[in-house]
Amino acid sequence: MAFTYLCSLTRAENSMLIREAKFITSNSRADQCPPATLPEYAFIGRSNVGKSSLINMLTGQKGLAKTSSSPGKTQLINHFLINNEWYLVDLPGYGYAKVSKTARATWSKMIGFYMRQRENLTCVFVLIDSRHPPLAPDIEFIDMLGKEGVPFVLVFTKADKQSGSRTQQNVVDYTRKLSETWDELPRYFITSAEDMTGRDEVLGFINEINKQLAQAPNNS
Ligand SMILES: Nc1nc2c(ncn2[C@@H]2O[C@H](COP(=O)(O)OP(=O)(O)OP(=O)(O)O)[C@@H](O)[C@H]2O)c(=O)[nH]1
Ligand SMILES: [Mg+2]
Repeated sequence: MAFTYLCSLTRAENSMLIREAKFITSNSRADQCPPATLPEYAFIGRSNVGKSSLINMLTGQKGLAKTSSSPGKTQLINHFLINNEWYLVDLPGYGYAKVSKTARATWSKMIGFYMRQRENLTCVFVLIDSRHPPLAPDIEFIDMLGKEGVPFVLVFTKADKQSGSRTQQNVVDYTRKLSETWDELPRYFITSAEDMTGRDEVLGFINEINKQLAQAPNNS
């Protein structure tokens, strides 16, 4: 898999990127999602890693996706339509011990179907808490995406909670761990929903892919 997307936008251009963000649907099945006609970017990761908060930070709307300090807040597949042009998708978390076994099994099945069946899924953002060393549920999930051929990038969240050097060390540890099984490492971003670190980079990345898709020959 190649991760060759470029980010060439300036800060001013990026700040114009989200003119409108609105909630569309919540549902438990990939086949009940909105029509698969627009590029779609999904946020996944362990419960409480900051998926919903990152969506709010990117869109600049604090209450758009529901957040909580307790893991297990997001329980369905949530679609948000951006500028009437593309979707952001908030998903339930995986692998958190404080979430019941039954809920974890249900969500895991739902997420698996969604990842495999959603034909307009353009890129998955796998969120990882930047404070933690490599964790088995994250590595297993990343390996699953690789095996299924789902394009993804990594996002190291909550960078405001520790020093930059500590975050960098954990990024290095993760990439080392992934290089045990991956020839090519995925692109990664470092973010904070608190101080908006990484907003321009993530939005620039999405914008660049959307531009490439719009210019693709079969997209007239
Ligand atoms: N300091 C800090 N706190 C954050 C950040 N992102 C999220 N949080 C906090 O972490 C907690 C979980 O955030 P959510 O966005 O609800 O996490 P989630 O991954 O959507 O969680 P589930 O829906 O339960 O899977 C909340 O208390 C947030 O305020 C961040 O970048 N910095
Ligand atoms: Mg959530």
